[in-house]
Amino acid sequence: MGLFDIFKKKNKQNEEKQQSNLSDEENKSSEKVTNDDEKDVSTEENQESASKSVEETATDENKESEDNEQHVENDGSNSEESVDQDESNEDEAGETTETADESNDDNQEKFTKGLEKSRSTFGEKLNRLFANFRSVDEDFFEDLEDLLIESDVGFDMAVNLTDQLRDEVKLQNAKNKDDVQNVIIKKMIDIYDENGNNETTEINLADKGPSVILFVGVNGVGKTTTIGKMANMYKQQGKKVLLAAADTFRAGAIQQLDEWAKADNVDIVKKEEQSDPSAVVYEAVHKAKDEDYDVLFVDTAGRLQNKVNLMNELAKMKKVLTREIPDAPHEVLLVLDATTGQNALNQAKLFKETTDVSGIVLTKLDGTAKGGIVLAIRNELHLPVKYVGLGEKVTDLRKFDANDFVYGLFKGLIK
Ligand SMILES: Nc1nc2c(ncn2[C@@H]2O[C@H](COP(=O)(O)OP(=O)(O)OP(=O)(O)O)[C@@H](O)[C@H]2O)c(=O)[nH]1
Repeated sequence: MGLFDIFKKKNKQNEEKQQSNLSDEENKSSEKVTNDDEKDVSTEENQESASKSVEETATDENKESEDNEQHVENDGSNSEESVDQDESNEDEAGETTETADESNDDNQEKFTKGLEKSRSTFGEKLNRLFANFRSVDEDFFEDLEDLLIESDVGFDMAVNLTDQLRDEVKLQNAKNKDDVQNVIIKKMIDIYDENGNNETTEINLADKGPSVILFVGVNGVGKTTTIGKMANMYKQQGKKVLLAAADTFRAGAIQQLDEWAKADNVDIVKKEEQSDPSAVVYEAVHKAKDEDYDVLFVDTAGRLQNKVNLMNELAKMKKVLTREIPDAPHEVLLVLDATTGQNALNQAKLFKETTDVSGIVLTKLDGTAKGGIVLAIRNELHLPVKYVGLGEKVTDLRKFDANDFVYGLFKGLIK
């Protein structure tokens, strides 16, 4: 099943769920007379939402998620991201499937929330485009191309997509707004799907001995935070984790990693500021081998000011690593800040030329309207996004899930 079919299925399931929640609420309110005005308003809003425009739908979603947040706060349930109570009531019957369902729901909810801003911004742009819609002519396609470029899906993708849409719209004889909008979104999902074939989001771990994961990326993108979150994840899985503070360029970076090591209760190798990063790596890889660590995370300083220096520094680290562990590093994860949009894409191109990047961690996807960057990374760089940062908390690092991502980005935009 292609991504678009999965998307449609999820959309339908969620609509049905929402519908059944609504009728539950209606039943409840007809059983007992309630003075709860807020509930009435939210029911009305939900009923209306089906026929509302994209912009209004996005606003409704915001309200809906605010409602959910309030709900969580009020009923004091254990998990901050717990789905609303009606859903958990529904699942009470089967405990085994419940856990899996809940974690799927939780992941989907997390992506949906994290991509709220991207989705509503894209929705608003589509809305604006269609506000002046008269017919599918050349002007329309030019405006659409501009919209896509503005949405950070990448220049190539924007041009490619517009070209394909010209044919597709003709082929499907789409004339009215809703048909054209559906064709646009379906095509975006299809192109994204095609480009992602054979991608794996699994972190490559060593068959035997310590796995070495090198983190690269410019300052401030969230490298240290990602290492902290990922180290915690592996520690929770019962792995013996070691951190190497090889970003010796900035004293703050060493201290920050040290704080994460303490919080995660994992070990760290660090030296004083300005010491040779390769010396830190040397010590760390020896320790990892001698003391049977499972995973070694290496934090590096990604100074892009000088490409040759960066290349030399990373090459030196690799040499030190492979002397001890021939197939290390097992992963080179490039950390990119989603809020920087096209800039992140340019950084990625540079790092790709400099070192063998094996995957991407895209941070700060929450609170940015630039979620479309994931499409650009997939289409232009052909590098797998392996993890995404959807917040600052330790639990906010999520394995990238293309289904949940696509659903989070386009939910409510299919007519
Ligand atoms: N909202 C949000 N903030 C994040 C995320 N990931 C990291 N941050 C924040 O981004 C800021 C920079 O993160 P760092 O981990 O210090 O970045 P860095 O790449 O290690 O930077 P240097 O240490 O300067 O090299 C911090 O305030 C983090 O809390 C995320 O997924 N979402």
